[in-house]
Amino acid sequence: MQVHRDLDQLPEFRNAIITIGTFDGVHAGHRFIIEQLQQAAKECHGETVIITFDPHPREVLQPQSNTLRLLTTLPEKIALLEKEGIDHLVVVPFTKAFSEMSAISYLEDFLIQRFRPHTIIIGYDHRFGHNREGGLELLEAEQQQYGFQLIEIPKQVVHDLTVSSTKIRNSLNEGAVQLANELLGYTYFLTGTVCHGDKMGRQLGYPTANLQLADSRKLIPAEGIYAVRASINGQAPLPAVMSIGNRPTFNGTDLRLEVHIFDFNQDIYDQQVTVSFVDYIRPNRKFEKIEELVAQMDLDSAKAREILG
Ligand SMILES: Cc1cc2nc3c(=O)[nH]c(=O)nc-3n(C[C@H](O)[C@H](O)[C@H](O)COP(=O)(O)O)c2cc1C
Ligand SMILES: Nc1ncnc2c1ncn2[C@@H]1O[C@H](COP(=O)(O)OP(=O)(O)O)[C@@H](O)[C@H]1O
Repeated sequence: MQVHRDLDQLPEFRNAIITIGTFDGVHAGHRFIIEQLQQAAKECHGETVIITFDPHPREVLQPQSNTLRLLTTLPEKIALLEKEGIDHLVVVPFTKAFSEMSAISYLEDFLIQRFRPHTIIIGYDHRFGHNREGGLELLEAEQQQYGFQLIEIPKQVVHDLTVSSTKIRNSLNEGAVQLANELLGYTYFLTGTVCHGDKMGRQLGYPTANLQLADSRKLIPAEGIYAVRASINGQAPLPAVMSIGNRPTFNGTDLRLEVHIFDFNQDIYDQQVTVSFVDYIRPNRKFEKIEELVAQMDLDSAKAREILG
């Protein structure tokens, strides 16, 4: 897959089959659209092109409501789309100026001129251009003049996609990772750099690698204890147990992402660790005695081992 970030450096596409969207999560619903792209491309020996925006339009247009949480960071999205076999991903740097382009200019100067689309696959309610003034009706009106085929994604499919994205976010926010994973079609994961904690873990017999996320917009699942698989620098995943929380037993205040890898004893500070969430075990608790916490960690580990098989 070729990734393009400079609109002035785009190649000449061969029978481009294009679609536009955020594709956050690249979940099972998105893969339905991707299949349509690939089918259309096959029929005309064309190339599949996904146009996406970074940052997310909402971040640029409503910077004050900073509530957006991503299922996938841009590098994660790129990796997932690559796996799907997409030919081109165009990451449009979304700016205020870009958002102020009129709908007709967006269509003619951006979509038509830059992509010369053979086919545009678009949601029935897709809006574009300044104040979202353009839509399917404008595409339909210009279709003949520019000779592109228009494939409309019907209301039901768009609705299902939105419901699915919302369900995945809500499930992760509630710790229901199994449901989220089912809807994603893969195991939800996040990647962080191992940083220093309070050096308490080793004393408890449970060294835990503290993860620092590269992108603060990444959605962190609900606080609690999870059975996970941890991959260090992209190596084979290892069974592990994870705690997300502020360590109430120690009156901690900040949210920590900590992973204890089973049967493992290496210094992995500054390494990249990717954690995949397999199942939720329990919520975080405040323990009166440290021994009680350790006894509970023993139970959590046994449970996680059992889940991970
Ligand atoms: C399996 C597991 C379960 C945990 N459960 C709790 C908990 O219920 N309550 C709590 O306060 N901390 C919990 N923790 C977090 C520990 O308090 C934390 O890992 C420990 O303080 C070590 O922190 P450090 O890495 O900063 O030294 C848990 C950690 C693990 C690995
Ligand atoms: N089984 C393990 N799982 C996770 N980290 C481990 C493990 N064994 C050794 N380590 C190392 O120990 C560190 C965690 O020890 P800990 O005492 O909890 O220190 P910190 O508070 O800095 O996280 C990790 O960052 C890693 O470098």
